[in-house]
Amino acid sequence: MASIHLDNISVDILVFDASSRSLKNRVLEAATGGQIRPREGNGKLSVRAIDGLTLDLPHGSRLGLVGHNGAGKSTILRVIAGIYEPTGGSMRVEGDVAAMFDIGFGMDLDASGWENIILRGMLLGYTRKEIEARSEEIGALTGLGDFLDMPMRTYSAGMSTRLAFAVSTSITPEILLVDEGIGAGDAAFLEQARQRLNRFIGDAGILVMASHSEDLIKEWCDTGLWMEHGKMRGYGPIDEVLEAYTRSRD
Ligand SMILES: Nc1ncnc2c1ncn2[C@@H]1O[C@H](COP(=O)(O)OP(=O)(O)OP(=O)(O)O)[C@@H](O)[C@H]1O
Repeated sequence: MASIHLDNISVDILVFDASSRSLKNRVLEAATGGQIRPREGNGKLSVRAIDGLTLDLPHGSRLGLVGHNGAGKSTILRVIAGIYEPTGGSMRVEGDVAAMFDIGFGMDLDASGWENIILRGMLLGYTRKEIEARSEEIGALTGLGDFLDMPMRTYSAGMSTRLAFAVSTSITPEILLVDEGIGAGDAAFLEQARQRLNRFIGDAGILVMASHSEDLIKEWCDTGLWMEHGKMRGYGPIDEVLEAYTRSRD
């Protein structure tokens, strides 16, 4: 059984060079979201992207993360995925995690679509034999036809998404993390993706999804977590959380 337990988690993201232009960008970015904290004496700044978050998600949870830009939604997903390590608090995540963001991660642009199906599959935990046995079926799902023989650098963004999506949804994860923006593609693909995602999500033990689309969140989540400046502002049945969040923006 999958479970996620976050106990008073904080995530500080260090911004290294206080004089650089990118710092200014980060500060501007952070102005709507996390809290900027100067580090003593060394000219370094850190952004508190998550501030003391406690969350218990048992098997069967369908959690939707809402909040304005920079509120901390993606950071929560990255912490659960093990990409960011919390700087405070403790956590326990039980179950295989599949992250439906950075879905192009692990792709080799010089390799063909077929080769990338194998690469990406192995990254997701398939053995070479297992992914080879399924690659034909996955290749058909991409709808890319002869393009699968071409190097991936010849693909458009939508084509790459099709490929990554087809491989990613061919596993059955215990914990599924979805960040919005996976919908790059044409209408027919989106419809196919929707059906596939429905099954994929239905089979997962726990779903955590971040989105600015209320419709998407309502369709797939029963519980909502409203983040603001890295802190929990609201938590509960999805309709109530969305209503409170919407009211706060009026
Ligand atoms: N790599 C990073 N370097 C510096 N700051 C970061 C980094 N990643 C996130 N942050 C900061 O952490 C805070 C939380 O960001 P996060 O991406 O989690 O927000 P979000 O709610 O997902 O926003 P959005 O809805 O815009 O995607 C923001 O203030 C952001 O500037």
